[in-house]
Amino acid sequence: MSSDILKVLYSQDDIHAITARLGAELKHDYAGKNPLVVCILKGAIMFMTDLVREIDDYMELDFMDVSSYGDATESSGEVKIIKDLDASVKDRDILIVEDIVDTGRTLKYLTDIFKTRHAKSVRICALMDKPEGRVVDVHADYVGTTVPNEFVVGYGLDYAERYRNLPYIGVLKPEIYAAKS
Ligand SMILES: O=P(O)(O)OC[C@H]1O[C@H](OP(=O)(O)OP(=O)(O)O)[C@H](O)[C@@H]1O
Ligand code: HPA
Ligand SMILES: [Mg+2]
Repeated sequence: MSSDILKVLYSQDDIHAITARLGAELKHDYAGKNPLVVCILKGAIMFMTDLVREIDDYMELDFMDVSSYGDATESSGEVKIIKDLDASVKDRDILIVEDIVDTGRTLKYLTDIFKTRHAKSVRICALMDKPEGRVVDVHADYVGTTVPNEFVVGYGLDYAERYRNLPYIGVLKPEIYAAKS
């Protein structure tokens, strides 16, 4: 499986340095707030579990499963809720944890929903921001790193449901896409 990778963009050490930096910032900004930290499945699973272990303070965790990519590298444009939150967001400080902001559609959809549900505040923490992919106007309050306009996989991110279990983030060899089409 790792032989399908053309280049590694972020190693395990790089990712750890990012989660440690973001964790320190969030610990400071959310002190005393008991935020509801919302992991957006499936892509953000690895990032969320590493990030929250860098924050020594009270918080609640919840999970929402939304999807818009299916097996493709291009967003379908339609965001679907597959699993909603268990907790109520009303009057809570919500921290959305995402793996990547690409077109921005997923996060626009989620922030709009949480505001309609009367969250007290909604902020976004994204491991990666891909500004060149943006179709709708969304910005993440906390960003791990900015990535070039390439399809990235690993550390939770998939191509056709594969590669989520790679411990690093990289770019696939072109022949992997060719084999699928
Ligand atoms: O900014 P966008 O263009 O909306 O793209 C970002 C979203 O797309 C991916 O999820 P996907 O819908 O593929 O589901 P998954 O997390 O289960 O892989 C990724 O995990 C983000 O949630
Ligand atoms: N990789 C994997 N999933 C994604 C990406 C990406 O670059 N952008 C949006 N979803
Ligand atoms: Mg995906």
